[in-house]
Amino acid sequence: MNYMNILDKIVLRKKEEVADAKQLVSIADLENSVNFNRKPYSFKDFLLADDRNGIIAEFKRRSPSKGLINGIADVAEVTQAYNNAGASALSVLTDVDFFGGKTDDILAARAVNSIPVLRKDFMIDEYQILEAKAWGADIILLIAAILTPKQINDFGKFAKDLGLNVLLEVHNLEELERSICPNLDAIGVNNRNLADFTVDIQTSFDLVNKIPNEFMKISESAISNPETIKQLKSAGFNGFLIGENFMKTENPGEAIKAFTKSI
Ligand SMILES: O=P(O)(O)OC[C@@H](O)[C@@H](O)c1c[nH]c2ccccc12
Repeated sequence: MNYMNILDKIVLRKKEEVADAKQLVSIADLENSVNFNRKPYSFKDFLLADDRNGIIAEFKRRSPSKGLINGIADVAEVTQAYNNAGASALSVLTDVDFFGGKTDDILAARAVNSIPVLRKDFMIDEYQILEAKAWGADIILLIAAILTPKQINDFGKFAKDLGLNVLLEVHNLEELERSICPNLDAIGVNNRNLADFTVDIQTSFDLVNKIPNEFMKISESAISNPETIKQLKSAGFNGFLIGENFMKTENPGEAIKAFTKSI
């Protein structure tokens, strides 16, 4: 079969990217970097904090579904504005080829913020988890659609042993049921189907009660209306991952400020 969906393409390229990175930076180098021994923030504490609003605000320059979203925004400036607006955490895309990320983006966000930072990427190798720790991230993402249950369990354990928080992303009930394991802190329902880019916020409402209450519950993608946050909250969600709605504007910091006034 010739047809390959975008997720397959991303993973194929990711394997090359990780192989190249391993050539350039050894595991010993990662373990010796300044941020490696810092104690990550608790994702849960910041999601539940009274003075934080549950938003996980994302820095995203481009995406395969939307193309260029913002080519000029500065990562330190925007993440600080997100933080000042009361975001519970920051999500920083580090995928280079499909999302326009730079590995330095995590370092830059880390240097100027004292709230959790999520390394947003397609994790397929323990090496990437060590990178996340070395760059100063607090949370890693595991995407059920590209990992076996065993990989999710093993990567989750590896990350938790490093003190990192683990966010599992699912898109349907089958992924949720097969992927759930104890080595997770939060479960995110992606309203966007990464294989074909269709979005439907109903996915979150359909799955929220299937997520065991021991995990933080996050709704991800396609959120553009403060009313939606209220509905997701009353349905049981603790966190709301929002990128494009802020990044597509000229001033993402102002956009989040205006948005949070009405939630
Ligand atoms: O820009 P949006 O529609 O607000 O979505 C943010 C975030 O949920 C989305 O970027 C995302 C969710 N899961 C991912 C996995 C990889 C890359 C990106 C993503």
